[in-house]
Amino acid sequence: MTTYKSTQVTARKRIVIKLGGSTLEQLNEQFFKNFKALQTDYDLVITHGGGPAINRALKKANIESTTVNGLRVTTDEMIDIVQTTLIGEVNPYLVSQLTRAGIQAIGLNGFDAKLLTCTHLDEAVYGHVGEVQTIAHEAIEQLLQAGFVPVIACIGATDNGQALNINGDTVASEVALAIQAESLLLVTDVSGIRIEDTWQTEATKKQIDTWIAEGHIYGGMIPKVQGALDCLAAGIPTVQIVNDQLTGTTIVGG
Ligand SMILES: Nc1ncnc2c1ncn2[C@@H]1O[C@H](COP(=O)(O)OP(=O)(O)O)[C@@H](O)[C@H]1O
Ligand SMILES: CC(=O)N[C@@H](CCC(=O)OP(=O)(O)O)C(=O)O
Repeated sequence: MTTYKSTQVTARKRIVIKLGGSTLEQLNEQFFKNFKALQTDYDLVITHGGGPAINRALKKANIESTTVNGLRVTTDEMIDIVQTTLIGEVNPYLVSQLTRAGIQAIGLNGFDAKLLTCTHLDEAVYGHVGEVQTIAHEAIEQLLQAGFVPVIACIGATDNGQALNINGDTVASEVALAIQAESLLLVTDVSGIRIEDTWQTEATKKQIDTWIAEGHIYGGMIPKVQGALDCLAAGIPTVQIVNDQLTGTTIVGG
């Protein structure tokens, strides 16, 4: 987890909203209403994934992929497809949805203004998966001041221009920390964390660690809870895993 110096002196409070791939393909009118209501009091930054779109593109190319700890192992032949799908397809789709709803959205990815500078997380295990080293948070802050809603795709770049695949939840939590957000909302296709048929309204680190160890939290929920816990530990006041109506699980201390 990267640390950043405070630049937030007179700025409005900020919320980072991460839209999971499954959610962003079916945003409804109520979501945009909720979004605009939040804009009254907060500056909003969107980060997004695109797992389902990547899966479709890989299938079309007859490429099978595997995950380790909820992260897609991204081979040489896959990284171009991942990059093209997230930057060329998912990001403009989302920007256009937001724009049509009257939101002044601007699409970005890790290459723009050196937004997400990365190194390989562990090339032997994950291939071209990035670990965030720096975030150009000033660029995000300037766009917010100019009235834009930055919409950030989860593609990072190494210093020598290699694109790296980063999990969308990880980008969201890193961005939230970099801009010292008041709140991080991880919007997904379920109403937060469910354990043995019970939706959890709150969850602590201790509970989450147990649930992961026992296999109640698995797959794509793992980077979500890990990012959420990192943000909470680093002082982001509110961290939630929610559905598209923004209700779900609040991650709490203890
Ligand atoms: N304990 C859990 N509670 C709820 N969902 C879970 C849990 N463990 C794993 N999941 C899975 O995590 C998924 C959300 O992660 P993911 O598919 O990566 O979403 P997104 O595309 O929004 O990032 C859920 O749809 C569910 O299948
Ligand atoms: C490294 C890694 O796992 N990257 C993700 C990036 C997309 C993502 O995170 O999409 P969701 O938000 O829909 O899960 C992937 O390749 O699927």
